[in-house]
Amino acid sequence: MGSQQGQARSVHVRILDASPADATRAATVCAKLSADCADPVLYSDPKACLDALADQPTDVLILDLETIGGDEALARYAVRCPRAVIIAVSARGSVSRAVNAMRAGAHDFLTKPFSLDALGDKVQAQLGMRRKPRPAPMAEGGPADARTLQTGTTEAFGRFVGMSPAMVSVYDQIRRMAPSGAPVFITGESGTGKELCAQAVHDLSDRRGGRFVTLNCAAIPRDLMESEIFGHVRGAFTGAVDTRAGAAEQADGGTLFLDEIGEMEIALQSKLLRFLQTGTFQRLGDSSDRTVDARIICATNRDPTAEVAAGRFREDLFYRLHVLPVHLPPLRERRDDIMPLARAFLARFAAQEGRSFKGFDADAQARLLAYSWPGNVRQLENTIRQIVVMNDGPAITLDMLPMLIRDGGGRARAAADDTRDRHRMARQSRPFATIEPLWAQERRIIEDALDAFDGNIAMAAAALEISPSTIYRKRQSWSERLQ
Ligand SMILES: Nc1ncnc2c1ncn2[C@@H]1O[C@H](COP(=O)(O)OP(=O)(O)OP(=O)(O)O)[C@@H](O)[C@H]1O
Repeated sequence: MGSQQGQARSVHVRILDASPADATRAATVCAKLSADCADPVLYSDPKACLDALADQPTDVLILDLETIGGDEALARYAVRCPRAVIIAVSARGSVSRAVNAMRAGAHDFLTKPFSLDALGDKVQAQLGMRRKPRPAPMAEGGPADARTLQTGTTEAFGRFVGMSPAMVSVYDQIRRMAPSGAPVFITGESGTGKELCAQAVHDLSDRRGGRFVTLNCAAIPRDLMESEIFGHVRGAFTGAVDTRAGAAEQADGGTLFLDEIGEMEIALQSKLLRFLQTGTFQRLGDSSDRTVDARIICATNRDPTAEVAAGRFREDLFYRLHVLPVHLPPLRERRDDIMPLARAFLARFAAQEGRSFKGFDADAQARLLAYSWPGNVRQLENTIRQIVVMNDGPAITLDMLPMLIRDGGGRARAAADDTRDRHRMARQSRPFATIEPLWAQERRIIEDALDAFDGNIAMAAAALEISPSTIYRKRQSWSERLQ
């Protein structure tokens, strides 16, 4: 069909449509392609098509949305052929359907019955535009995002914003890791997007129909951690008033994301290891083994090899988990991403808060670019939100920036030095008995920082130059001390 001599390479076309008549109509369009076109392969069975996409070349994929089970299912196909032109067709065409299909990874959309010319023109146009691979599709809270399509000016990958070389490499790794069932080990400073990364791996995997269950090992008191992961039976401990499934069971068929895994205590690490080795576990207080099929993704903002060397993390567990490692670089090492992120947050929060902000003036932009962002993307996100709530546009100006950022941290440091000097002076005249214990001083300092950032732990941690998990841990130790 439509073969033309002298073309460099065949164009591989696959068409999935439960209606043989419609599939054949779509196939005839290939005759119109100017490129050499291998005979299109027609499928009526979604599984056969998915299998072929996994290991055979595909340049054009025409998918009938009714056959694949709706626009949400489209991402599973898009993931398997990230370089193919995908045209979604549907007898139930509507604007929202078209938008959803594009979000899920389609390049274009046609309502049935379509004219052969219309389909031919769309395929032709898309093939012409396809000069370089586009990132795999994902969406806000789900698969695929229209912003990642073939515009050539993309600044985003799914819910991620930023196309710095370091992040493009991360997106590539996510795309490759997603279809595997192996554990993913995410490292990176607080606020660099580790949870976003875990969610992206889940969304692009075959497990996306299952649940994505997150457990933050730093935020849960240590004595409750085991029951949070593995569940408990009624009466297993004081307060266990009923039987409850844990996160592992909830993630059956899906993904279990263990955030801040470095905070898990050694005894529980052994139980997690057993679970990884055998797929079985017991609810707390129960003696029967249970089996689940959950993919494990974990994240830490610590250096895992240093934790192993220090004996705080079991080496055998580390090697079980550290199968597919991915590192998220801090924002200060990918400054190209700062303004695209800032603009994306500004657009989102201005719309949410009903403000007329349109952009940043040159001075504000220069400061944002120069600042070191110790709290990474989360700190940038919270900063823009705070500015939008407290001011109005059209432009974010230098005076709207928090002092910490306006002065590059210099004046804030000077204020800290000044406080320290004043304390030193006061100390000389204080009797011994009035000296505040270290833990109480620490508590005051941390609570002051939390107040300054409206209780936002990540921002307070960034300003104090400690990790958020330190704040969680300290809080737990204060409450134990005061009990
Ligand atoms: N590249 C990005 N594009 C858009 N938003 C991002 C990006 N990276 C992070 N964010 C946003 O920043 C915030 C922090 O991200 P996330 O929770 O994934 O970080 P984290 O590394 O898991 O942090 P922590 O270690 O403190 O748990 C979230 O609101 C997330 O949506």
